[in-house]
Amino acid sequence: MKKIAILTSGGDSQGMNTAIRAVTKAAINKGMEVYGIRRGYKGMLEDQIFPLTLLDVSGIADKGGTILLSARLPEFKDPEVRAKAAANLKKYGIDGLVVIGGDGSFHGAHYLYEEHGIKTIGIPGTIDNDVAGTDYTVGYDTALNIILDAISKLKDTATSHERTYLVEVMGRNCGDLALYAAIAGGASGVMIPETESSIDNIADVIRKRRAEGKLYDIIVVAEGVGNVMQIKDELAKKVDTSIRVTILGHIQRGGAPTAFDRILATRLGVRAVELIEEGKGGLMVGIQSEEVTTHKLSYAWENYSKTSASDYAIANMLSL
Ligand SMILES: Nc1ncnc2c1ncn2[C@@H]1O[C@H](COP(=O)(O)OP(=O)(O)O)[C@@H](O)[C@H]1O
Ligand SMILES: O=P(O)(O)OC[C@H]1O[C@](O)(COP(=O)(O)O)[C@@H](O)[C@@H]1O
Ligand SMILES: [Mg+2]
Repeated sequence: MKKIAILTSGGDSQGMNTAIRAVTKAAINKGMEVYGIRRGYKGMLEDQIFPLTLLDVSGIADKGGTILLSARLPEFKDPEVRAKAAANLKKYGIDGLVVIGGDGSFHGAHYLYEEHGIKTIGIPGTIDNDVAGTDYTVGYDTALNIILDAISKLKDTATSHERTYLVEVMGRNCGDLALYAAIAGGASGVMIPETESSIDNIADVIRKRRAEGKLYDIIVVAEGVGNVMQIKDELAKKVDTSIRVTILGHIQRGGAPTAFDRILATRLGVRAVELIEEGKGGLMVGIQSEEVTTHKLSYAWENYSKTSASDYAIANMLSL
């Protein structure tokens, strides 16, 4: 009988629980024995490994966070640390490992396969959408919708006080959350790390908007661009509107996953189990043009080059 384990690693994202449920149910359905690992690679190293049952994953498809808990273990970059963690899995006779996490977690899964032959399959789970080989990561859609809800609320108060709001959103070095929140939220400007932004341009747009009689401005700033307070100070030198900063922070990582994220997590979870059943490892699953696809884990970072130049142009064109 095949034995597989599941862990969640890095920043949690909405839909991780949905993926855990899908993997567990699919694997049990195929006659596999399933183990959960608490606290990501840290728990793998510290032997926090336990049998996962159908009851454990019952009723969690709509819950944010991760029942397996998540952690970051920088020491996992050390091959000796990985060897100790891999030995723990082998102790239980576990040969397949589903890693739900982002680009960092996929590095760890890649090395476990290359160095120790553990059949790792990565499911992209991060709000950042910074993984190549998938159009969307699990959690991104939910985080995007949280940002849109926040922008709507900020528009109300911004209008009442005729203010300019700088809204900082997460994403590490990826501007997807900011760019698509700006487009869907009808923002007056966006700053992303992939494209050089000019405060002068933003100031220009604000002045034009005000000249047209518009009463508010919402500028979405990706965290990867830099310090939003400094951006505020620079902007304040160029416009005479009252400026406020809202940093959305970890609110973006919580709450119930959207239908999109639940369906995505479920499809990817089931495919991950099928791949292990086929004896495959060192792979990631993703969604590309509506189809579930597989790539080598290293594809996730080696091919990462989301430029989104045309969508950036659209966001700017509609900012006035
Ligand atoms: N280069 C690497 N080699 C091995 N393990 C890594 C590497 N980078 C990250 N990891 C592991 O993956 C964990 C999660 O990575 P992180 O970048 O924080 O989140 P995410 O997986 O969501 O991108 C790290 O704490 C570490 O344990
Ligand atoms: O939760 P922390 O440690 O404050 O980390 C915040 C970071 O985690 C994220 O929410 C998710 O990033 P990862 O998926 O790479 O862990 C980033 O958007 C953000 O920069
Ligand atoms: Mg990441």
